[in-house]
Amino acid sequence: MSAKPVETLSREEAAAELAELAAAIAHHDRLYYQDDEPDLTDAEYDALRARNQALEARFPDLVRADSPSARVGAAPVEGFAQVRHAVPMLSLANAFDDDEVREFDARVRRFLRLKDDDALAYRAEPKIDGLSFSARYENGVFVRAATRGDGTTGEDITRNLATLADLPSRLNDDAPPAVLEVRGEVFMRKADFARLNEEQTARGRKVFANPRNAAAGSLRQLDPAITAQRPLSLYAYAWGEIEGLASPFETHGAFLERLRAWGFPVHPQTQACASVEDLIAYTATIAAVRADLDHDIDGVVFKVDRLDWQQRLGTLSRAPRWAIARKFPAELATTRVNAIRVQVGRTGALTPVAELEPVTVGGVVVSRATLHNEDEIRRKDVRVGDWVQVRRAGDVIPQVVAVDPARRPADADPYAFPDRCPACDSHAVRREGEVARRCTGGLICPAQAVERLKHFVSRGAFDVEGLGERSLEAFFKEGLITSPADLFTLEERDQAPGRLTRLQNRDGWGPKSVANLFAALNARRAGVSLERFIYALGIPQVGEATARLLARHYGSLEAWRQAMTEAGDETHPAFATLVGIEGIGPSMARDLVEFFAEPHNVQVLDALLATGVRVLDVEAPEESTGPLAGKTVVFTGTLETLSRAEAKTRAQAAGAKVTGSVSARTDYLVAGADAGSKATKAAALGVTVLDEAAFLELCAGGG
Ligand SMILES: NC(=O)c1ccc[n+]([C@@H]2O[C@H](COP(=O)([O-])OP(=O)(O)OC[C@H]3O[C@@H](n4cnc5c(N)ncnc54)[C@H](O)[C@@H]3O)[C@@H](O)[C@H]2O)c1
Ligand SMILES: [Zn+2]
Repeated sequence: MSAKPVETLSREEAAAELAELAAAIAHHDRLYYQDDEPDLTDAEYDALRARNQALEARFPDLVRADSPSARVGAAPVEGFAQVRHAVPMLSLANAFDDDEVREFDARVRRFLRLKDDDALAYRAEPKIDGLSFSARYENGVFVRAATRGDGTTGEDITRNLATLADLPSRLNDDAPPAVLEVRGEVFMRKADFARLNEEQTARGRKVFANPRNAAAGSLRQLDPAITAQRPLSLYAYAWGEIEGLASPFETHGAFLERLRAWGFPVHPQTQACASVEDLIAYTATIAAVRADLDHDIDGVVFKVDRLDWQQRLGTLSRAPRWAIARKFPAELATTRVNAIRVQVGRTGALTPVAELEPVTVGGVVVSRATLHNEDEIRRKDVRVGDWVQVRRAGDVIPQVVAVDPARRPADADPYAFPDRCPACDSHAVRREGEVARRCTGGLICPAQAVERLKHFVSRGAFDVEGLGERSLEAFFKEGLITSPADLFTLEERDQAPGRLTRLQNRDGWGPKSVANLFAALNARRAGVSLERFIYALGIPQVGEATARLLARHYGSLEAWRQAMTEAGDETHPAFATLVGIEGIGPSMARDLVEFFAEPHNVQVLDALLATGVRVLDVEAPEESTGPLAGKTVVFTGTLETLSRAEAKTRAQAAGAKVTGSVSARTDYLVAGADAGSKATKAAALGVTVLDEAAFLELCAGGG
């Protein structure tokens, strides 16, 4: 964009630039709201909007019909059913410094014709960096949810939002209003975000750039089962349509109290402010604790507390007049890359890490930042010696945002990603469709072995308390524990007569901590659930949720193991059954099969069982009931009345398994308009093909 001062622009120049800005902002809105993958920082985006506003202020008659200043968000994405908001969901006006907050206060006072000594009270709230939702309750029961979309029409996310534990399915109210729309923000806590990204990395999947994108990408899923697996939280802060409220509230503060009583989480840091000076003090307080909050915020929001005054102030096209967002600068800092180091994870994935000249980012000293993977390094062209911008995304893993090419040393060479494992020197290769390069050293790779042991004892796996990462690393180095089985022979070896160095004599250990560790191990040996056991094996792509699916489906270790071995032959029915499990795709199935095809893995497993570890059977393996119980259904083409997500949910509610591809084990193919190759394949295999009406009839128990 032109950097010319607005005052010096001719009308023609201004008109051309306004056209460019409208197109650019619309483009970035689509990336941000529809794809959940912005390629500008928020500050860069805000600069575009500020420029647009300045131009429109100087040339009011050039304001375009498609001006960004009158628009909110972006239209709903295809694939989601659409929901029209009875009351529009708006954006907020911005203030970037305290003076702009004072101007806001002065505007409100003028509008309301308040005298200088008249009180004007506000409610201040943190501005949660997530995405907004609207949840509708009818007679106290949750019935529908939508995203903001373009403010008028949003995406139907009813089933997605229903998976959040934070969302009450019923209002806690004896006399609930006939209609209540509660609005708020869905977000991901920093620790949850870090864990999700670790899991994504372990599975060779794409990592999210920040908690906001992760939250948006997780909530806006056509398949609510994916949302259910993602750690999302919410805070409520506003309402839409309300009808039949038994006792009305008169201030925003009172409304927040009511939200709490109904069962919604409300941000604990909201605060009553008696004056504009209180707002400014609140800004400073929240800015100071920002880095310590367990979730990202991008500012604070101030709302006129009296609702009758809110009513009088009303709304502009894009935002209410009675509220303002005081934005914080991004938590960014500039520093130098001293080195790029490659770490090896449990599944052998190579993760590049930038070693930085220590720098303070949002109050925390950062000396390392993740570079994610090979492609990311290349895309940003990060080199040793470069000056880079670092951002804290969910505290735990800072990341390199961009390189400053102007400050690049002349001798900085492009970074060459290693094709050998830094820990064991085995070849590191990239499988098709994966972002991570992986060490092929498997069992000889010490880095993987240690990471696998850490995983084995971790919380979702064997959950062995009293064995920290440091100790485990030391034990591994000394050869005391090199495989999971060694954990369960540790006590015997340690207590063996004549042993010179006992555990309890080591630094940091004593009789008590050693006894606790042995007790924890013995408790696990006596009985561990099948899902924990499967997860503990650390098979690529098999996280806790997948392990649970497998455990529920197969019920016992013997049954699962036999099936995985048989499935090694892809023509064996066991393979079709495996990929037929909802949530297990062909690539995951192949990882499972490969694990069992590797003799070393089988040895590790047998050695573990030989130490007496007892794997408990699943008590009541899932048995489906309903008109489609035991049937496998595949969908193809565009259905007439149902979205794909809803069709799938209906089929499952009727007891069916829904899979993605047609095989000999498919019972029904439900075909909508433009059914393609799946219909051809179904015909060839003699699979029954249904239209939508026939499918619905079957679900209802007819047919
Ligand atoms: N990087 C990019 O390319 C890009 C593109 C589009 C938008 N954005 C970001 O989004 C902003 C514009 O988005 P916007 O229209 O959602 O406006 P906004 O984020 O400035 O403010 C409105 C939103 O704030 C949220 N919010 C959080 N806490 C709240 C609270 N306590 N009370 C009320 N609302 C609260 C709501 O979701 C509401 O819709 C930009 O300023 C930029 O930061 C970035
Ligand atoms: Zn290796």
